[in-house]
This record gives sequence, structure tokens and C-alpha cells, in this order.
Amino acid sequence: MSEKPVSLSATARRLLVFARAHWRMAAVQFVLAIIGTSLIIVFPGVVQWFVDDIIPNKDIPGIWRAGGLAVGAFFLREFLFYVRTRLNSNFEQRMIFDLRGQLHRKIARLPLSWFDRQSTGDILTRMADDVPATQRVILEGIEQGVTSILQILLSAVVMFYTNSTFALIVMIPTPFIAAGGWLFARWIAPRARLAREASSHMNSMLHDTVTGIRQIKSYTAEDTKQEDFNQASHGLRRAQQKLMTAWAVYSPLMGFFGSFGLVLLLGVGAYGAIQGNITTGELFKFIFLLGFFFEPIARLHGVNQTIVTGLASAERVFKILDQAGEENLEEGRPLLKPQGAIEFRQVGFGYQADKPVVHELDLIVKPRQTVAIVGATGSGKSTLFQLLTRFYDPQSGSITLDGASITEYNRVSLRDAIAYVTQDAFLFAGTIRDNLRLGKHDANDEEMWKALNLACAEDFVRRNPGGLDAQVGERGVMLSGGERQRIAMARAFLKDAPILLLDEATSAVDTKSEQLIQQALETLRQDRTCLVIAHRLSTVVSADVIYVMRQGQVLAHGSHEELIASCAYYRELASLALL
Ligand SMILES: Nc1ncnc2c1ncn2[C@@H]1O[C@H](COP(=O)(O)OP(=O)(O)OP(=O)(O)O)[C@@H](O)[C@H]1O
Repeated sequence: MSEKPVSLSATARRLLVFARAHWRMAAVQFVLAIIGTSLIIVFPGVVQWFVDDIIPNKDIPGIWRAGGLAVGAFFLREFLFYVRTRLNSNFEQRMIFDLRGQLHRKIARLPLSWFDRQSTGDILTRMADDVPATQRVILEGIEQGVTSILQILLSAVVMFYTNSTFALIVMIPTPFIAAGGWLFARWIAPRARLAREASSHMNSMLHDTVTGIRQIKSYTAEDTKQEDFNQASHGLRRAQQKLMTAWAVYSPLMGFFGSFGLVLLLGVGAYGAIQGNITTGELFKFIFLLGFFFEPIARLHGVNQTIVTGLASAERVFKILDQAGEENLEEGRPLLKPQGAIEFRQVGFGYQADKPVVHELDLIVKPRQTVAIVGATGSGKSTLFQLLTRFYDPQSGSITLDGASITEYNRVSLRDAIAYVTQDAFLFAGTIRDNLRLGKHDANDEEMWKALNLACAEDFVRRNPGGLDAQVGERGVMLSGGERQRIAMARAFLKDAPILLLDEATSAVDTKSEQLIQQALETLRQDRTCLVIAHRLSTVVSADVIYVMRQGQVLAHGSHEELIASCAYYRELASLALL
């Protein structure tokens, strides 16, 4: 999905704000980096000492003193590097942890309308790839960027201090290198974004293949899917190649400018030494200093690439964090002891504002009534449940619960008051126990078995050697459709909410399973307000009131007998057993 790019510097500023939470650690890193980097100036000084002093004066003890100083400085530098690396990994993992947590928190609170437009693969890519890439911006920025810049500044200062004319001459290539770095960042930024999007697109395809594997096999669509995947993979290859082409031009060009500086130093230095403007020791010192000056510049080119591609990732992470979500699920008053009186009044809603799915809809449910909703597929039945749970809000009209608009209650207590068994009876990968816990997180085994018993699911769970700890597989694939339904019902039993929303499965289950599900439903609806989207005549007949829906509106309502007598459309549905 293509998104409007934001400026790199704006993203970088936000990232720094984000890193502020760990500013103490960053500050310690920074100080250690300064000390470690400062130590590099020891060795060029020692070289000059050897060439200009120790050797001409045949100062043998001086060899030990100078050598000892150099070894001490090197040791301290590498030791500080060790400490920094340890700190860095701590800093890195905390940052990733924070960012991942924030992203997950946000995703779990985004409205369903956002998910309608987003592919799962894209969301996964943002979490798995973009978060680590984002954090590398800060880490490499501090570890490599800051130490490199410090080293450049320090070498420059010592060079100027040693011989300012020489320092100026050998730094001639520097502005070209700086300009090259800036141009490179601008050049690859859009390419980096494209690469991230291509990667995300490819992951989405892979995700679809895995989730739709049964359809692919039954339609023998392996080759077609392979072609689609290859195309997406090809897109990613092209995007990555473009990035590498830019890098292939930039990196050696900048390397050449650096080497040119060294040759310049040798030429100008040799001339200066002949003229007596510089000592041989100073020249040697300069050669080392210039090495220390250009080496971090080369490192910065790599950092530049990491930062620009990382900022493209950060942009994608921030795009999610910036979405308006159901931030405060606790906002609004709590719903205390709900009675379950529900009223839809002139409700109008469309998933896209210009395409109404439900209009001028009135529906009344009295406390502890069972209301069945019937209608052809696509008539808007499930949409009513999504509105009642506030997954979406209607564009017009109102929905009340116990006389007050559902928007007045906080979402947590509203959703706590409702047990919603969806048509697909979704189960999470894990055990039966894990899935039941969703209904009541602290349920003990006894409560779970009781719920399974009420949902007519106890037998098959007991037969399974794993019992409550049996794995259900991804989305519950290791269970049959009827078994999934009953586990989902047991989950609803455990939740023990005063309002039950049941979207009856349309898929046919065998007669025995249907009986068991029916029996479970009978028990579940006792003493509760219950809304059932019914696809079976047996469910409809036992309901207190039946609402017949057609094209987003209520066509009629009443008991089974009343509707058979008065509503031709209902008679038709009933005769076709399409309920
Ligand atoms: N997330 C969505 N985004 C856009 N349109 C949607 C979305 N969900 C449902 N629709 C559309 O809204 C209409 C009503 O869908 P709904 O699921 O409420 O029908 P239903 O009566 O429950 O159907 P079924 O009996 O097949 O489950 C359909 O035309 C459907 O295409």
C-alpha cells in the first residue's frame, strides 16, 4: 500500500524523542564514546615522538615509555569498546521492546475499519522488519555516527594544531564527500521506501498462500500462486537492486575522494619536508591522523545507508502509531449490572460512508428475550452485531442499552457485557485451555470442564489424549467445524455475560453435531438476552421474536407463526430452509 512520504528529518526528530526514554543509557554511551575516541590521538603522537625524538636521540628507555603509552591507550580504547557494545545491546533490546510493545498496543486498539484496508502481511512486515530497522537508526546513529563524527572532529583539531596550512590542504576533498553523502541520502530515500513496500507486498502474498493453502490445493492453483509470488518477489528484487546500484556508485566514489586526500598529503608533505616546513615525524603523524580522519568518513557512508533505509522503516512504523485508535477503552461511564434491553432506532450505517449497508433500521430486544434475525446473505445481519459491540459506529440513528446510548458506556464494560460467538468460531493457535481462558482468564479446570459440558463439548475433549492441553492448530484447524463451534460456545459460557450474540454457522454440520450445538445454545440463552443470526429452522422456531431482514432493512418481525401467516418473504425463506 503506497503512502505519502514524510520528510526524513521529521522522522529522525521523532525517533530522537522516542529514544529520550532511555536518555541516561544514551548519555553514558555518549561519554564512553568520547573517551574511547579521544584515545586515538595517542598513537600518532607516539609515532611523532619515536621519529623526531627517540630515534635521533637513541633514547632506548624512551622506547619502553612511548610503547607502554601506546599499548595502554589501545587497551583502554578496546576495553571501552567492549563496555559500549554490552551497553548497546541492552539499549537496543529495550528500544525494540518499547517500540514493539507500542506498535502491538496500537494495533490491538485500532478500529476494525483500519483492518478492512490493511493486509496482514503488511502489518507483519512492519512489526518483524521495520521495527528492528527503525531501531538501527538510533543505534548506528549513536554508536557509529557519533563516534565517527567525534573521530573526524578530533583528528581535524589535532591536524590543525600540528600544522594548520597542511590541515587545510589535505581536507580539500571533504566538502565533496559531505555533498556526496547528502545527495546519496536524497537519492536513495524514495528507493528505500519502495523496497520496504515491495517487501511488505511479498510478505502479504506469502501470508495469503499460507492461510489459503487448502483453497490453493483444492483448486490446484499452486502454479498460478507461484507466478503471483514470483512477480511480487521480482518487484522486491528490482527495488533492492536499485538500492544497491546507488550504493555501488556512491561508495567507491567517496572512497576515491578519501584516497585522493592521502595522495595529496604525501605530495604536499614531501614538498613541505624538502622545504623544511614540516618535520618527518610531523609528516608521519599527519599520515596516521588523515587515516583516522577518512576511515570514519567511510564508515559514515555505511551509516548513511542504514539511516536512510531505517528512516523509511520508521516512517511506516509511525504511520501506524499515528492512526487514531480506540485509545481509551475506559472512556465513558461503566455499564453496571446490565439488564439487556436493546433498541436500534433508525440506524443507518455503511462500511464506506457512501455505500449504506443498513438503513432506517429499528429493532427492539427486551431483557432475557431471544431474538432471531433472519435474512438472505449480505442483508446486513452480522453488521448489527458489529454495531452493538461498537466495532463500528452508525452514521445515523442510535443504539441504546438499558435506555442509554451505547456510546455513553466505556467500551470495556460494554464488551464485557456481551459474549459474541462469531460465525467462523475463530480459535487461536494453542491449546483448548488457552482458548477457553479468553472467556475467563483465571478460570480453573473445574470451571472449564463445566463450560465444556454445557457446550456439549466435554466428550470430545475428554476423548482427546491431550484433554484441555490438546493443541487446536492455527485457527483451530485440528478440530472439526462443529467442535470449533462448541469450544467457542464453551468460551462464551465461561464469560457468563448477560448478553449473548450468536452468529450461527452456515456451514452444514452433521445431524448429531447440529443437535449438540442446538442443545448448547438452549442452555446458553437461559437467563440472558440473546440475539441469534439464525440459519436453522430449529433455532428460529424456539426464538421469542424473529426479525426478517432484507437489503439492510427490517421487513417484518413477529413469532414464527405470525410471520408464516403474514410475510411472504419469510415463508419463502422458511420453505427453502435457508434460514
Ligand atoms: N468489513 C467490511 N467492509 C466493507 N463491506 C463489508 C464489510 N463487512 C461486510 N460488508 C458488506 O456489508 C453487507 C452486509 O454484510 P453482513 O456481513 O452484515 O451480511 P449478513 O447478512 O450477515 O450476511 P451472511 O448471512 O452471509 O453472514 C454485505 O454486502 C457485505 O459485502
